[in-house]
Order: sequence, then C-alpha cells, then structure tokens
Amino acid sequence: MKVIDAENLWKIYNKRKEALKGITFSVNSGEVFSLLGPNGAGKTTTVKILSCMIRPTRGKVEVMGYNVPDECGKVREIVGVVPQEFQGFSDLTVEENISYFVKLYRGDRSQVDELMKTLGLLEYRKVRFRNLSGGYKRRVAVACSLAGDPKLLFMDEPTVGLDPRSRRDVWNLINEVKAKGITVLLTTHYLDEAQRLSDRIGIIYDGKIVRLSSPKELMEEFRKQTLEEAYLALMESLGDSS
Ligand SMILES: Nc1ncnc2c1ncn2[C@@H]1O[C@H](COP(=O)(O)OP(=O)(O)OP(=O)(O)O)[C@@H](O)[C@H]1O
Repeated sequence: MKVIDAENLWKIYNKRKEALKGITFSVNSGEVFSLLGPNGAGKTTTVKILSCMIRPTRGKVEVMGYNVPDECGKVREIVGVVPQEFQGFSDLTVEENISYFVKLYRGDRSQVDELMKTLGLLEYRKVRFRNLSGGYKRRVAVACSLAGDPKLLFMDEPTVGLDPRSRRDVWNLINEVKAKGITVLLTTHYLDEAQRLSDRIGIIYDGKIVRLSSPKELMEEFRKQTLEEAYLALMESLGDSS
C-alpha cells in the first residue's frame, strides 16, 4: 500500500523560484525512505508539502489516501514530524514536555511513561529540557512526534550535530519506530546513515528526482562499495561537485 503518492509535484516560490519541477515518487507502507540531494535541491520543500506545512503549486499529492492540501486536517492527525530544530519547552522537564504533546492528542497518562521508556528517557524525566544534551533533546523530539500514534513519521536531518554514539542511538530509534510498522521519511546528508537505514532512496537534484532505488541498486549501478561513493559518482555524472 502506498503511504505517500506524489505525482508531477511543483513548487514555485514567489511566482519565480522553481524549487520543485514536477517530481513523482511514492513511499510504501512500513518502509524507511530517504530523500537525498545537495543543498537547495528541494528536499525540505518536499517534506513541508507532504506534512501540510506549505501548499504545492500544482501536482497530485496523497498521504495515506488523503489529498494534500484539501484534506490536511486528516493528514495532520496521522503524521508525526521531527523538525530539524525541535524547540521543546525549555523550562519544562522531559516528562512535562512529552505530557504536553500526549494531552494535545488526547492520549492518556500511561502513554507518557511508555514513550519515556521506549526512548530511554525514564531516568531523565525530571530534567529540564534546556539542560539536556543534543542527543537527548532529539529523543524528546522523537517522543513528542510519536505522541499521536502516527502512521507516518517525517524526520528532517535527525542526526545533525550529534556525536557518533548519539547518532547510533537515533539509528536504533528509527529501527524501533519501523518495527512498530510506522513508515518513515527521512532527509539526510549523511550517506552512511541513509545506506544503513533506508529501504529505498529518492535523489533530488535541482528540483527533479534523478534516481529512485534501493541503496544497493545505486551502489551496483556505479559499482561502488558505499552509497556515498555511488552518490558522488552520480553527482559527478550530473556535472555537480557538491
Ligand atoms: N520560502 C522560500 N522562498 C523562496 N525560495 C525558497 C523558499 N524556501 C526554499 N526556497 C528555495 O527553494 C530551493 C529548495 O530549497 P529546499 O530548502 O527545499 O532545499 P533542500 O534540498 O532542503 O536544501 P538543504 O539540503 O540545504 O536543506 C532553494 O533554492 C531555496 O533557496
């Protein structure tokens, strides 16, 4: 089943800037799908449209069968978003932050404990958000995004600025989320991360999708041992050095 279906999607900012030039792709239920591409390619724009933060200029977009932007009310009920710069309530504790989001989605108290347990936050429950390390702030962000029991989770560069250990913790988290049957759409510049986590990748270049495949297929196409090398070879073939 298709969780995301985008067909000939365009986004033109301020009637001038063509950020997306007719992209078509779909994401299947239960998979981890990563959007890759150089700075300014259109990844964040795509995620913002799919998560109903901005409207597409034209094209057909469906998220879990609901039309975007016409049925965004429904879409917001079933998707979770982990923004790049998650701003928790800095003076509230871990528990209070998570509780805020659980109440927003009318969940019950037991869900707060469950989320803290899943994300390894129980021993930090009384710590104020502002006193947490970057890695733990990220865990709180993921916990809050899961408060509404989403079927689809958007994560925009989830490991930026994290140390190697915390990055691995986030990778484990993503695998746990996937094991619960939640579909995940990631954007990342870390190709090792994309290689490890993704069932499929979509590479955006200058507002267009230039590849849709599994990491393995791209590595085979360019006869490279890593996704990073294959990606760089693809960029080179497109005349890009970024
Ligand atoms: N609100 C906006 N108004 C005008 N142009 C915009 C706006 N938001 C993004 N853009 C432009 O649209 C293009 C795509 O931007 P987008 O943020 O989607 O790229 P990205 O692939 O997420 O890049 P990065 O990897 O740097 O985060 C860029 O040229 C950007 O400057």
